[in-house]
Amino acid sequence: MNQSKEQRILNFVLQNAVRGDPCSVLDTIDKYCSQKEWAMNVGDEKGLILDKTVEEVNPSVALELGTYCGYSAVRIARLLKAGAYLLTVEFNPEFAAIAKQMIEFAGVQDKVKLLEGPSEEIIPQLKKKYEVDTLDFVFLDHWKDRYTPDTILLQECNLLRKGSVLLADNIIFPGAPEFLNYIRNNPHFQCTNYPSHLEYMKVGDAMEKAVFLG
Ligand SMILES: O=C(NCCCCc1cc2ccncc2s1)c1cc(-c2ccc(F)cc2)cc(O)c1O
Ligand SMILES: [Mg+2]
Repeated sequence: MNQSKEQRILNFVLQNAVRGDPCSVLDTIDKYCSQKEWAMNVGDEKGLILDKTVEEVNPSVALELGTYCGYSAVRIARLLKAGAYLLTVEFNPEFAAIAKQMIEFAGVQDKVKLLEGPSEEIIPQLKKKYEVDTLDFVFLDHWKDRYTPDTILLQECNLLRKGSVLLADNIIFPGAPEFLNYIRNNPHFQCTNYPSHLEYMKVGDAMEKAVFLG
């Protein structure tokens, strides 16, 4: 049975990156996906916007929706302070298995909890089953038509507090027009747009930051 693209990305990391060095894992994935096979990691350019936002928020508890191969989970976890952690949600079991190995190779496994399942099932479990009080930071990078319903669900489950920061990928490409309309017209959120490019391509993309005002 020939390998998946995601398995090829992981193997390239296992053979070329430095175990326990998150930056070398990120650089190696970016090298593979820009030179050999494109993949939907947030990438190096939008990754810098993610880095700056995580450093600014300095979250104790972070949530990521859409783990994929674990690139952004490693990217976020490497910046977390002692005792802080990231919950990352992936519904595709193959992707989750790859991400688990990627996260462990990078050495950030103690800061990352990988949850398998659809976001609409996991989000309502965060308080009781995963002992979350509120979320300081949420990275939305899953199905673009789930950004709005899941943002509503986070509010309904009282998982956001005044100052919680949402950062959404792919605002332009593939695009999340319904989310953009929802969040920019919602008086409970203060939005900022960060123009960039689609990972590894010259195509325009953007990220949207939305601060919950309570
Ligand atoms: O679909 C994208 N990302 C979501 C994958 C869906 C994974 C999910 C995770 C999860 C967890 C929990 N519940 C439900 C779900 S669904 C995505 C696609 C492109 C792209 C860009 C140009 C193309 F030509 C083709 C694709 C670029 C990106 O940066 C992306 O993030
Ligand atoms: Mg994305």
